[in-house]
Amino acid sequence: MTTLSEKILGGREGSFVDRKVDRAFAHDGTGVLALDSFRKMGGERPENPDNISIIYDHIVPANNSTTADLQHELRNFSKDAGINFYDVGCGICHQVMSEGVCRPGEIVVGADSHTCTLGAFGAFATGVGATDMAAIWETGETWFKVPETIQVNLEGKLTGHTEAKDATLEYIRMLGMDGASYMALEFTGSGAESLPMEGRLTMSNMAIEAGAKAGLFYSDKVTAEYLAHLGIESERQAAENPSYAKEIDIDLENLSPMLAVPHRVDTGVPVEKYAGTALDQVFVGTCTNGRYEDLKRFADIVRGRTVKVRTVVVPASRSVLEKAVSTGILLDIIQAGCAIGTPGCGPCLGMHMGVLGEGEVGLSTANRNFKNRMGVGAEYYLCSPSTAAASALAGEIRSPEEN
Ligand SMILES: CC(C)[C@H](C(=O)O)[C@@H](O)C(=O)O
Ligand code: SF4
Repeated sequence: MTTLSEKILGGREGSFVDRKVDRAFAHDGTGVLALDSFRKMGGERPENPDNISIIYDHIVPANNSTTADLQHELRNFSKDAGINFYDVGCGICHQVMSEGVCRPGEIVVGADSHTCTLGAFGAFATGVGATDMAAIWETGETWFKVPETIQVNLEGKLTGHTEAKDATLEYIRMLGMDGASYMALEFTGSGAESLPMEGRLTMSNMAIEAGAKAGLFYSDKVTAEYLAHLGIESERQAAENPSYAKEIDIDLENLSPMLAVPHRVDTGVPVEKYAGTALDQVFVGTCTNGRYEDLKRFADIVRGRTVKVRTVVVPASRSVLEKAVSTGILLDIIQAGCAIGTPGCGPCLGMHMGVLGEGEVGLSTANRNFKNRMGVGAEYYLCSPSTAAASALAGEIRSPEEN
């Protein structure tokens, strides 16, 4: 009667446990705040620098002198402290961690809310604040309240142009944006097993959008094969008769491409409902959908054609970019008329590189469409890379099934 979170955290749900963390990471935004807190606590050198990473992704390359100065200071600290440091261009923290750093069964904390992404490996991965991160640098450990778990049971297989993102928007619609507050999600069933790692990463990534602390898949054959490619051996995890607080079921076979409409993530509707909505910008990327397979699905639709609306494509990491170059899909994307950004968060947070103007309408493969996030007075719809591609070609929202 043990959920995966109980097993990894080593305590019954509802209990409080102190645990050493296996991996801790922060980025150029929260790392600066964590460093400030660390110094205020009197910290000098982190307890276990080998387990700590700083990954520059949010505003890269730096957009002005203030950002540059802060990045300069944190870069120097990281190097002096012997922390694993990933500079401008390496990619989004969650993606970098998924490319051979994080392993099944680990306890992972990140100073970013989408740290739940790494639950795709069967790790307990959760976001913490910058002050908590500073204390973790100092002591190498932290406390957790072991969460209750909601089972998200997936059956069947995705068909046509329907993707893991569509299933993600569906489970968030079903749970609501605070439906899983302080709980964990476990993705189970034949549908979960059928998903490749990239799809699992997309589904775990957005667990926080339903308020969940973590979103876990059991590590299985798919996980083992993915990690074996990176030279990592991994253990399989088996369900131990877990008892769930709630269960929801999704039949992947009957899903169709989905959109979340402004300004909430839990507003999932079939794309057709908003077909024809004129767009000012399409954005493909982020820790949700900036992986190679996402770019590939986008390229497969736009190849040999021209987008009708400005379209920004940002690979989630350097290895994604490298693969997109070596397989030729990046050329297809460029020749279709898209702009390419440095691997990182890109316009996701509305800080640089593709902010929308007032009254403009955007379509994005990101995970959040909150009011004013990606441009003051702008509207954002969320979708999958295939929907982004069909819509970019049409200049308006369009289902990839109609392309
Ligand atoms: C800037 C950072 C703290 C933030 C987060 O934690 O999620 C960002 O990555 C986001 O997506 O809104
Ligand atoms: S890509 Fe977007 S959601 Fe992901 S970490 Fe960066 S800003 Fe946050």
